[in-house]
Amino acid sequence: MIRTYDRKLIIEDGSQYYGYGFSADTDKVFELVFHTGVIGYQEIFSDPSYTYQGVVMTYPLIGNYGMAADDYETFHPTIGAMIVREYEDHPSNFRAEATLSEMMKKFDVPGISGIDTRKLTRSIRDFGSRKALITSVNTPLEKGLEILKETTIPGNMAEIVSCKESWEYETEEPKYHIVAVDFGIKHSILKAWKKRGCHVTIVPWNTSAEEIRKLQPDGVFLSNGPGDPAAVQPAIEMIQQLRGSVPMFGICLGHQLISLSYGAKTYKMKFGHHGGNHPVKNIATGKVEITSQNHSYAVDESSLKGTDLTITHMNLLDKTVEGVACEKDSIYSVQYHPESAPGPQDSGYLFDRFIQMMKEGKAHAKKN
Ligand SMILES: NC(=O)CC[C@H](N)C(=O)O
Repeated sequence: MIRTYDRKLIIEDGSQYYGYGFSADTDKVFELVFHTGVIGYQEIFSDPSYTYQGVVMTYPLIGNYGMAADDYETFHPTIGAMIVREYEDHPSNFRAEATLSEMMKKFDVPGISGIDTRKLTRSIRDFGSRKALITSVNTPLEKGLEILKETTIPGNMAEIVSCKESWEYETEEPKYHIVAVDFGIKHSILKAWKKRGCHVTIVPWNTSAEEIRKLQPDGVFLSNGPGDPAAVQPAIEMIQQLRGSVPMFGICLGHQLISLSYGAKTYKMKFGHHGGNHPVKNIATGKVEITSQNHSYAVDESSLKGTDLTITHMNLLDKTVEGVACEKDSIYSVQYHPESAPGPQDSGYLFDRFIQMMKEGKAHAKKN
C-alpha cells in the first residue's frame, strides 16, 4: 500500500521534512534535539526533562519492543514530540502492554515517521537546536513560520512538571530519609534510592529551606528536570540556605542548580548531550565511565574558578564539566545520569556515596 505524507516538520530556518503521523494529530512547537541511544524510547518518551523538546531518534527503528508497565519515568509524559525514521506498531516483547503510538496519543504527543533522521541530525549538529513545529502536511510554510515566531518556549519548566504537593516513596524498614526536590524527577532515580533502603519524601520544586529542614532529612536530593536552570531561582536560594547543614546530591538540573548556588554560571549548548555512550572521566580516580546523558545546558568551567566547588568529572568528547563537589559542605553533583535509564550502569557508585555520607552524618549527629 502506498501511503501519502500526512504530517510535516517545519523548522524555524524555513526547512521542511515530510512524513507520516503515528500518534496524536496535534500541532506542537518544540526545540529539536537528537538522541543517539539504540534502545530506551520508552524512558525518553516519559522523561520529564524532555518537556518542550522534539526528540529525533538516530536509531532507525522505534516502537519494536512496545511499552512495559514498569519502565515509565513518569506516568504523565510531557515530551514535545518524537521524530523517527521507521515506526513499528506491532511490538514483539512479552513485557509489552501497549504500543508507543497508543501512549503518545493518550498524552497528546505528536510523532512523525518516515523522516530522514540522518540528514536532520546532521543539520542539528551543524546549525544547533532550533524551534520546530509538527503540523498537517496542508499547513502553508508561511503559516508554520508565523506560529514558530509567536510561540515562546518557557524557561522555568520545573513549575510545569513538578508535583504540586509532597508525596512519599515508601520503603520497608528504611535506613535513611531523603527529601527529593522534584524538578521533574525520574522514577528510576526513586527506584535507585529504594534499592538502597531509603524512604523518599518528594517535595515541589519551590519548597523552602525551612520546610525541608522541618522534614528532618538525612540527605537532600536535587532532581533532574527540563528547562533553563537559571530560571529556577527559588531553588537556587533554597540550596544556598541549606547547604552545609545536610548532605546534598544533585543530578543534571540538580547539578546545574548547585553550581549556580555557588556563583558559577550555566550556558546553553549548541545541541547538548542526549545518548547513552558518553565517556566521562572521574578526575580523582582517572577512571572513565560510559554514561547516559540528557542535557542542553552546561556549567561554564571558567565560572567555577574562585567558588568553593571543584570539578570532579569531565566529558571526554568535548571537555565540558560533568561533576562538581564541595567536600566541606558534603555536597556533590553530576551532569550525567547515574540511574542509567536507559544506559550503561558504570556510575551507580554515586548513589552509594550518598548513602555513605548520610551514614557518616548520622554517626556525627549521635556523637554531638
Ligand atoms: N535532564 C536534565 O535534568 C536536564 C537539565 C536541563 N534542563 C538541561 O537541559 O540541561
